[in-house]
Amino acid sequence: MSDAPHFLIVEARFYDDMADALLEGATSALDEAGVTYDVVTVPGALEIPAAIAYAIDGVTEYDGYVALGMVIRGETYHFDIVSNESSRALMDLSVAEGVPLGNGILTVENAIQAWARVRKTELDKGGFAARAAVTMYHLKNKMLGQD
Ligand SMILES: Nc1c(NC[C@H](O)[C@H](O)[C@H](O)CO)[nH]c(=O)[nH]c1=O
Ligand SMILES: CC(=O)[C@@H](O)COP(=O)(O)O
Repeated sequence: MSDAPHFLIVEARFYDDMADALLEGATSALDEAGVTYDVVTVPGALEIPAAIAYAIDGVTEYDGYVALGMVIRGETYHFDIVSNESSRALMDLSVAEGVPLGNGILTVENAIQAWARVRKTELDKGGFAARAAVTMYHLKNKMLGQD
């Protein structure tokens, strides 16, 4: 039985190519941190918090979570709903459940902004979200006297 932390990555593949890039950044970061992981896919960013809530109550025990998604503004108010509600729900989960969680749901104005933030060679927001979750995992364990 491995003693390595085991995380769950929940990715929304609304934009497949961008999701690939975000996932590569996140998995590379977890590999470098010695963290094992499972990956599950949901239709869009709004479904990510529910998937994490299912996992928290599920049969597999996860030490941390990484949320990955891309929300690009369109013509309607839906951008605000998807952006604000997904991030709010993730914050509520991480605080209420005390789970290490990195939010890699990008909310951007256009594809140019999106691509500049998903690639490992640039801002690598997928990797940053994963590293944030790892950092919070170790901080939690330190505070609980388990690290
Ligand atoms: N427009 C984007 C969405 N919209 C879909 C929602 O996330 C959700 O799947 C739908 O409302 C059904 O519940 N999702 C993204 O991840 N990115 C977008 O740009
Ligand atoms: C973020 C969204 O929901 C967006 O892609 C939807 O586009 P629109 O507002 O033009 O329907």
